Amino acid sequence: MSQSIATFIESVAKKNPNEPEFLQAVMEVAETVIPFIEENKKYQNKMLLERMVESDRIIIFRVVWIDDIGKTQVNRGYRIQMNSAIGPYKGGIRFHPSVNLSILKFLAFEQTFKNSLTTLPMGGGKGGADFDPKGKSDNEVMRFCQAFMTELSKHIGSNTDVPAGDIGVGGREVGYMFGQYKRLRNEFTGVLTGKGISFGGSLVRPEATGYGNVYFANSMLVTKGDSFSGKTVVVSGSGNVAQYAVEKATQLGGKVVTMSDSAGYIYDADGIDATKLTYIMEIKNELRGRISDYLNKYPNAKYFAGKRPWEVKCDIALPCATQNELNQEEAKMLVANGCICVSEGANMPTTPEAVHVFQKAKLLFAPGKASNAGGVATSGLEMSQNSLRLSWSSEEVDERLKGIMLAIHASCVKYGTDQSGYVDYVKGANIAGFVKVADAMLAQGVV
Ligand SMILES: NC(=O)C1=CN([C@@H]2O[C@H](COP(=O)(O)OP(=O)(O)OC[C@H]3O[C@@H](n4cnc5c(N)ncnc54)[C@H](O)[C@@H]3O)[C@@H](O)[C@H]2O)C=CC1
Ligand SMILES: O=C(O)CCC(=O)C(=O)O
Repeated sequence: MSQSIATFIESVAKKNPNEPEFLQAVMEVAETVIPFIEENKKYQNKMLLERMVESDRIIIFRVVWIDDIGKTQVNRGYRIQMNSAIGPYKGGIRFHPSVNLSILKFLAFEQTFKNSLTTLPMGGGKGGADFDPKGKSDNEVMRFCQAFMTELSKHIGSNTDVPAGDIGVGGREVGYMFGQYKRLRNEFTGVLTGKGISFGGSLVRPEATGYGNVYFANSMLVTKGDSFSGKTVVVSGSGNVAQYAVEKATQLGGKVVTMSDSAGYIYDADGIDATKLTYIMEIKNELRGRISDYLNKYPNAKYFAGKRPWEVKCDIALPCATQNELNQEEAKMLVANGCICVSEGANMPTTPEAVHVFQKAKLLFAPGKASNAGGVATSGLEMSQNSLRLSWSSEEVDERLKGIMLAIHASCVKYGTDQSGYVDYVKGANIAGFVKVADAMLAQGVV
C-alpha cells in the first residue's frame, strides 16, 4: 500500500472509530482511486475522496411501536444521506438486527459509486433499523413501518431522497411505508421505489437485481467467448436477489445447485429448476420459513446446517446473501474446484482477502457496485415512470436494464483493463463511479 493510501485510510479510521465495514468499503475504493487521482491533475488537491467519505448528513432516530401482546418496543432508525452530487439520494432500507452505523455507512458509500455507474441521475443513500421482521406478524411489521416512516417522512421526498428495499424490506414493507407517507403528507408521489404495480411500481423491479447480476456475469463470460449454457452455478441466499439470479441463470442454460439462508445451505444435484424455485419463493416470501424446508418436498436434496455453499464444485458463483459471506479460505476452495466467474449479487459479500485470491487467479470477478446495480437502476426507471405518470411494459424495462448492465460492463472494461488485457472490474467500477461524481462535485464548487 502506498504512503498516500495509508495516510488517507489512517485519517478515515481515526474519524470513524469502530466502523469496520465502512472502513473496508472505503479502503477498497481508495486502493484504486487514489492512484488514479495521482495520475490526473484535474482531480488533485480538491479533497474529493476526503469529501466523499463524509456523509452530507446522517439522521438517527427512535422508532417506538406496540407489539401484538401490547408491549412497547423501541428500535433505532437511520438514514444516511451520503452524496447528492449527481441526483437525489437513492438507496435501500434494511431491517435486520445487525443494522448499525458502520454497516449503513458502508452501504451508502458503495451506493454513491454504484448509482453513478448506472448512467442515471441518482445520488447515494441508505437507511434502515435494527428491527428483525423474522417471527413478527403482518400487523407488527405494519406498525413498525408506520412508526419508522413517521420520522423518516420529514427527511425524504421524490426530489430529495427516494428509499427502496434491501434485506428484510420487500414489497410488503415498501407498501406499508408508502401508505404512511401518503397519509402524513397527503401527497401521492414517487417517494419510494419497489412499490406495488397497482400504485406506481415498475414491472421488473423485483427481478432486476438478480437478473442484472446474471446479465453482468454473462457479459464477463462473453469476453472469454463463453456463456451460462451448461455451467454449474452456486448461489448463496434465498431472498429477493438470490431468487431472481437463480431464475435468470437457469433461463440462460445454467444448472443452479445451491441456495442458502443464515442457518445453512441446500444442495440439489439435479438443479433448482423453475418449479423448484417456485416452491422456494413460497417458503421464503409467503410462509417466511427456512431454506431447509425445501427438503420437505424434494427429499433427494441435501441440507448442510451452519455451512456456506462455497465448498460445492461449480463453474460460476453468485454470492447473493450479505456482506463478508465469502472468505479467503472459501475463495481458495472455489479456485481449486475450477470456478471461472464470481459475480456479486449482494453488497460486499467477498472479503478483501478473498477478492485478492480471485484476482491473483485471474478469475472473472465482479464487485457488487457494478454487478448488482440493476436493482437501483430499475428503481431509477421507476422514478422516471412516476415522473412521466406512465408505466412501461416488462419488455421495455428489461431491455433498458440489459442496456444499462452492458454500459456498466463497458465502463469497467474502459477503466479496469491492464496491459496484459486482464480486466480488474473492481478498479474499473471504482474509477468509473468516481469520475462522474467527482466531475459533478468540481462543477458545483466547494460544497
Ligand atoms: N433488493 C435489492 O434490490 C438489492 C439488494 N442488494 C443486496 O443483496 C443482498 C440480499 O438482499 P435481498 O435479497 O434484497 O434481501 P432479502 O431480505 O430478500 O434476502 C436476504 C438473504 O440473505 C440471507 N441472509 C441474511 N443474513 C445472512 C447471514 N448473516 N448469513 C447468511 N445469509 C444471510 C437471508 O436468509 C436471505 O436469504 C444484500 O447484500 C443487499 O444489500 C443489492 C442491490 C439491490
Ligand atoms: O433500488 C434502490 O433504490 C435500492 C437498491 C439498493 O439498496 C442497493 O443497490 O443496494
